[in-house]
Amino acid sequence: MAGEPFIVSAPGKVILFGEHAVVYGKAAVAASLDLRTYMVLEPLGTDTIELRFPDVDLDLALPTCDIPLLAADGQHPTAYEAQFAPLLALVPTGPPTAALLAFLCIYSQIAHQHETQTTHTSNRGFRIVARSALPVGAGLGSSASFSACLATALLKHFDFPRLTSLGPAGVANNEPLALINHWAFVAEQVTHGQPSGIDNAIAVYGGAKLYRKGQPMRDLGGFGAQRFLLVDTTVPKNTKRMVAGVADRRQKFPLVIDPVLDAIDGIASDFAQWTTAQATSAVSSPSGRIAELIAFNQQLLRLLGVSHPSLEGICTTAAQYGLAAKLTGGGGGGCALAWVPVTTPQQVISNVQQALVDQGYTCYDTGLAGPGVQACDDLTPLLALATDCDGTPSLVTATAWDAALEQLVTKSPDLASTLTWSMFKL
Ligand SMILES: Nc1ncnc2c1ncn2[C@@H]1O[C@H](COP(=O)(O)OP(=O)(O)OP(=O)(O)O)[C@@H](O)[C@H]1O
Ligand SMILES: C[C@@](O)(CCO)CC(=O)[O-]
Repeated sequence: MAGEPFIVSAPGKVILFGEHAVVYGKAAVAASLDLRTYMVLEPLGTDTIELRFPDVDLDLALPTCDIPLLAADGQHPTAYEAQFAPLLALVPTGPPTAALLAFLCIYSQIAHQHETQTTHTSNRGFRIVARSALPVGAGLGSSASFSACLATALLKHFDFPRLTSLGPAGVANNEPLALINHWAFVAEQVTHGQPSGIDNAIAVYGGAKLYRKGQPMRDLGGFGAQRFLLVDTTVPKNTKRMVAGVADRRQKFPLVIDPVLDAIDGIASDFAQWTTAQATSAVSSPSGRIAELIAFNQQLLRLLGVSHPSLEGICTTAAQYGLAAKLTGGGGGGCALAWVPVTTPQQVISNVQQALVDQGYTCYDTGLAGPGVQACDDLTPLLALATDCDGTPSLVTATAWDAALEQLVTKSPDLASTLTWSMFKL
């Protein structure tokens, strides 16, 4: 088991085309964001697990003996809720409960596996501190990046390469990212019920991808050069409820909704085809085409019942400045994206941003298609930030990690770049 603190990080995501339809096996296009969640795991040498997730107001210490360990049996996390009920009752319902259940589900199964293969079972306590540069609950994949960090940190802590059967059948131990993705998906199920797996796949693998459930992802290399304005309505949304709403509508009107889902598949596939052709210089820039595809997709999402007046308002404002926009993620609130063609003058971008801010929205202008999960064992630069509130350098207090991560997320990526990240490897 690892003895030194380490940090892991994972990106959020933006879905360009195909949200909701992807749940039904349709194609979707998504990319990682430069906004990331960061998580420090510090072994404590005691039998206590401390969880500090300030973004969701969770600060909890649990004796390891209070956490039941469970054999991995592939069940949906809701099947374990009853066993964890006494622990879940310790925190307020909502985001803190969801974050705690995500942790408990994967910790209990990974630690169980570890215990069956080692004689050393005492002093396995640790502290986990997480902070995210992503807005939580806004449609930019904060839950997936949090889930990917949890999975990576726990597998790394429990020395997963030496364990034999941590993943589902068919996932070999020499595929660390597949293993991380498996557990990130389990954690994701806590928040999203029956997710398609696109959010956690992007958080784990990074890049820009054409995703279809159950199939290998296709890399969309040229996508990283695209520019989007991400606009947070700040209207709270609930992706699980939105997904359930689409399922209800589809059950009631299958002859209407199934063709809508097929049309969305067509939009994602058309974009992927043109992007690939453009990358091989077979066609000139399809900028008009992308704008049309974005407008089509938004109309179809409206038909699925997942838009919101604030999202429609953003689309209207963007259109006034000549930009195509659509909701991104679960909808019903959360975020919209406006696609910014490379030829757009900076003044237009500034003007549309200002107009949106004036309407009370928050804009994120962030890079795309960066790396997926990363890990770093040399925390010297982070430790330099890890000072107590009174400025005393400290390696071990939780508040010091809070402070260091706070700086990392608010001043990222400058500070993040001083850490020597590596894509997670055995
Ligand atoms: N920094 C964090 N610390 C702890 N928990 C987090 C953090 N970020 C996300 N979560 C977990 O993820 C949940 C938010 O997931 P939700 O699906 O509502 O939003 P999202 O992932 O930002 O949006 P979407 O899934 O639509 O892209 C929180 O309630 C919490 O359980
Ligand atoms: C709405 C949805 O398509 C995307 C959420 O980011 C749900 C999913 O794919 O799991």
